Amino acid sequence: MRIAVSDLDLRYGDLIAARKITFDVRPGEFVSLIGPSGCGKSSVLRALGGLQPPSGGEITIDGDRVRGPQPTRMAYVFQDLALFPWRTARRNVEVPLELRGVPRKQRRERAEQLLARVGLTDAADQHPAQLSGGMRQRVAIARALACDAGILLLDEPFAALDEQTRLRLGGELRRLLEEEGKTVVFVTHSLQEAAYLSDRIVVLSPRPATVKEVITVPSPRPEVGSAEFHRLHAHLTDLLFAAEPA
Ligand SMILES: Nc1ncnc2c1ncn2[C@@H]1O[C@H](COP(=O)(O)OP(=O)(O)OP(=O)(O)O)[C@@H](O)[C@H]1O
Repeated sequence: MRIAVSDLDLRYGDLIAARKITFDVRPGEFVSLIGPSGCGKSSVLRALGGLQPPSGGEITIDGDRVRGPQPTRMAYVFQDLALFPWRTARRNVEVPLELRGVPRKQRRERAEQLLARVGLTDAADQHPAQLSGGMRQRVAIARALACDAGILLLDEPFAALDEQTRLRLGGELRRLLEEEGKTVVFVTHSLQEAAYLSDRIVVLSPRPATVKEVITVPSPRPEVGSAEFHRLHAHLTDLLFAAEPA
């Protein structure tokens, strides 16, 4: 599914969170939004998900204007995951299936399949409190996949993890989503993560967010530690930390 954001303005009362944001996401693409803390990344993502009405401009998905949440087209993974603590991993993954009225037996089978996809077969009957941060992350991803939506909106899903685990889980997630043919918009403030995972990176300015540059990552994506990866990382650093024009 193709997402087109054009001249998007976002406001909270007098506060301008984003101004004239324009970018697109092609079907099957993994696009990251990066920018300084508080610049408006999550606000843009919420607008994509129909949770934040634009004050100007528009967002379309396959040509249809986004006017509210579209659970059959888009699934989210938020920073705080919002797993239900009283449900096991499997029962958490079953939530979107329950909401769609999928019968119990199919629900269970599909949830088990998805948990296997994220390497959690043995943890299906554990509750979130019994799982590590990385495992909880995987449950949230399996639950998002259970929505069967073509688009995944990910808001700093690995923020609570150490850098090494982030990169490892990120790489696994990326392969999984590629296999599932998902279109992904990923908010992060980790340049490493953006450089490692994305097809393209939308670099935002300090608030109000404006698009500073859209970077196309070379294909095949450079390996962490390679000279090309360092070049890309340095370019992102320059863009993010360059002095703003007066
Ligand atoms: N519901 C809201 N009401 C009022 N102001 C808000 C609301 N949500 C966000 N803001 C403000 O909008 C601006 C952008 O916030 P947003 O969360 O989109 O930034 P961000 O780039 O995702 O931040 P971070 O990287 O720290 O998570 C901030 O100044 C924030 O205080």
